[in-house]
Formats: sequence, structure tokens, C-alpha cells
Amino acid sequence: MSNQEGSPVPLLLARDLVKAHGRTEALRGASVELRAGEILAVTGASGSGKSTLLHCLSGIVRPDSGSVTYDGERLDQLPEQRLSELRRTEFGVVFQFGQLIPELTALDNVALPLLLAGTRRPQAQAQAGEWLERFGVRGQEELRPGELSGGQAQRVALARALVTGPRIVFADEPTGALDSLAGEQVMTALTHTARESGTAVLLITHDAQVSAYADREVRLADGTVTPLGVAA
Ligand SMILES: Nc1ncnc2c1ncn2[C@@H]1O[C@H](COP(=O)(O)OP(=O)(O)OP(=O)(O)O)[C@@H](O)[C@H]1O
Repeated sequence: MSNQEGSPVPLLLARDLVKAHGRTEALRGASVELRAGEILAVTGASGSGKSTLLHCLSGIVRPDSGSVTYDGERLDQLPEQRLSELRRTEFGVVFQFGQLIPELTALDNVALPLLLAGTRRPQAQAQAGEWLERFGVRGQEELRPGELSGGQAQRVALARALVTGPRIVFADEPTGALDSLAGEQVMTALTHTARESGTAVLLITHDAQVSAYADREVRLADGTVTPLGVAA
């Protein structure tokens, strides 16, 4: 099943997700949908299950019950091999602490997903350089993550998440470790690029300044999702 931007069929649809960590029920029937090209903020108090939801939606973790449908495919039922392929080609992920590979330069961190997808090194590095430039990290290509500022490292992480042209970027508190100026730069870069390329973004945050960048916001509480309407 294909899904065009503006189509009423959501690109990603989760229904009645339940997920427990030991005896803690992080999700208790959470439902959420993400449309093609939309920027959706998922907010909620600490411990409300936001990261668990992101992990279930992005196929990192399987829910105990409920369904996750991505472009017509049931993610929660897919074999591991197909799931990793989807995660590599259709999804990009950014975490709070970038999680760049410390031994690799900024350029090689961004080139890595392309190399894993079979792109030849010169081509991968050229594309990675273009993405670093787009995210305003010019001149830092040869630096390692430890030599970058927090904001620069997050913009490198964004470039790495977007370099393969994913349809969805999952961002878990992408500005959580940054001061407000660096946070604004990261959010501007992420939302601008996502809109330009038609990439949908599922953004986890507890910060109202960050959720203001989204088209729509939903709130997690008690393991379920409540819509909050369209952001201004
Ligand atoms: N691996 C785990 N093992 C045990 N409990 C876990 C695990 N991961 C999450 N939990 C628990 O599940 C609940 C939801 O956690 P989750 O990280 O999804 O919430 P969150 O809203 O993202 O929190 P925060 O905003 O603090 O990051 C919490 O009570 C947490 O302690």
C-alpha cells in the first residue's frame, strides 16, 4: 500500500499498544498516528512512557500487544531481518546524546549509514559533506564527536539520521542536553530540513518550546495518549 503526502491513510499507525518493563506498565493501550510529512510532538511527564512509545513505533522494541502499522506493514509482526532493513532505509533516529561513534570523524559518522546501504565510499563521503553543510557544520568534517560542541554534535546526528532520505525521523529529546540557543538551532535545522524533504518527524519532548515546532501535539499520561490539537 503506498502513502502519498496529504493522504488520509496515516504513514504510521499504532493501536492499543501495551508494553511492560518487568512490573512497570509503561504503555497501557496507547494509540497514535503519524501522517506523511507531519511533525508530531509527543509530550508527557518524566516516566510517562514516551521513550518506550518511540521504541515501539520505530521497531526497536516489540510491544507486548497492540499493533504498529507502517505503510501497510505490521511492524510488530515483521521478522527481525525485514525490521532492520526498514530501520536502515526508511527510518532515521536521533537521541538526546547524539550517540555518534566517538572514534569516527563527523564526516564518517554521517557517511556510515550510506556505506552500510552499499554506497561507495567517495560517493558516501560527498553526500555526507553536503548534509553537514546543510546543517551548518561546515569546517568540522574531520573533527571527532568529543571535539564538537553539544549543538554541533546534535546537528551531525541529524545529518546522519537524514542522509539516507528516510520517510520518518524519530527524535527522542534531541535538544535535552543543550542550552536554549543550541536547542533552537537544532530544532530549526530539523524542522526546516524535514519540511523541505517531506520527512515526517515524531518528536519526543517534555519542553513546550520544542513542541511548539510541531504541527500537532499528543500527550502521554498513564500509558495512554491524549490529543492536544493543532499547534499554533
Ligand atoms: N529497560 C527498562 N527496565 C525497567 N523499567 C523501565 C525500562 N525502560 C523504562 N522503564 C520504566 O518504564 C516507564 C516509562 O519509561 P520511559 O523511559 O518510556 O518514559 P519517558 O516518558 O521517556 O521518561 P523520561 O522523560 O524520564 O525519559 C518508567 O517508569 C521507567 O522507569
